[in-house]
Amino acid sequence: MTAVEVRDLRKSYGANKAVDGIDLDIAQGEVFALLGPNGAGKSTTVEILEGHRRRDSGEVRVLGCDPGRATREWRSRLGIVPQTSGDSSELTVREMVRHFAGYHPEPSDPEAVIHAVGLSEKAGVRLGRLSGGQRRRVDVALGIIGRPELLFLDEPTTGFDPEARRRFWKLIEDLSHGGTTILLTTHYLDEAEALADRVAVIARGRILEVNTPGELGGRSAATARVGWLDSGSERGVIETDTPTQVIAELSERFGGEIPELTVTRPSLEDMYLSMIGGPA
Ligand SMILES: Nc1ncnc2c1ncn2[C@@H]1O[C@H](COP(=O)(O)OP(=O)(O)OP(=O)(O)O)[C@@H](O)[C@H]1O
Repeated sequence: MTAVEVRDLRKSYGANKAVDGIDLDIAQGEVFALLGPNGAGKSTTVEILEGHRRRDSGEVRVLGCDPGRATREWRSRLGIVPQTSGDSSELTVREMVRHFAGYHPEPSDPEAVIHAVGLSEKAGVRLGRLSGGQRRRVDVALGIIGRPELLFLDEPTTGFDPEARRRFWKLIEDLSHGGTTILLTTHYLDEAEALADRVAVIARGRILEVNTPGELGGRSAATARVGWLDSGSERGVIETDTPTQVIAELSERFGGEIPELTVTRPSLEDMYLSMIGGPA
């Protein structure tokens, strides 16, 4: 089943075409990432899908319903982690998560969710006393407490330390294995690569390509760079479509191990930057 279906979506702010004819199909259970530079139209698109912003035109179906005619029952099937976190509050982490659990018909256990986002030790601390990254983890907890069928994550790991990001990735993997559909926007290409089944690159309100992270921009077929330490301290580099053969030849030349051998292909970030016309 399709969780999200979008046809020719358009939204302008005055003369600014923020979303300029977008088509999207996201399957149930898929992790899908929207990538694009600042101002590309990602948040506008996501907010329309969440029912938080009106579209000018186009067809949109989210979990079978038009978000422009959202009902309470439909909203309770979504989880939302918006780009900016809510106000600081006098409530503690535990009180806040329990409070949000009360909005949902079948919430998860608040303690389990607090543990899953790595805040067990801070459960009794007021939100205003948390660091930025800890506050962001509360946002994630509030997004998943209702066991959503579809989870929207708008730049979820901004401010996370590396350990918290890895923990978050594991949480997303677990949710995905449990059947949750996830729509993620992120500026971290390693995050998209680690989590997403497919990514869409958006620029100036249009989709440039939808593909798997490994295939984006013809990445899997891109030329490889074989590097090694040559005699003395010179580094040798060969660009080739047949790296295995090059390595076999080098190995013969060195009589076994090739010093400081590396084989690289363009990263997802390289592909992304060349698509949006950024630094090569
Ligand atoms: N409420 C608004 N009123 C007027 N213009 C807006 C509004 N919200 C967004 N825009 C404009 O629409 C365009 C798309 O913005 P949007 O927030 O969707 O981009 P984004 O891809 O999410 O960017 P970022 O990566 O910075 O979050 C931008 O040019 C922005 O200035």
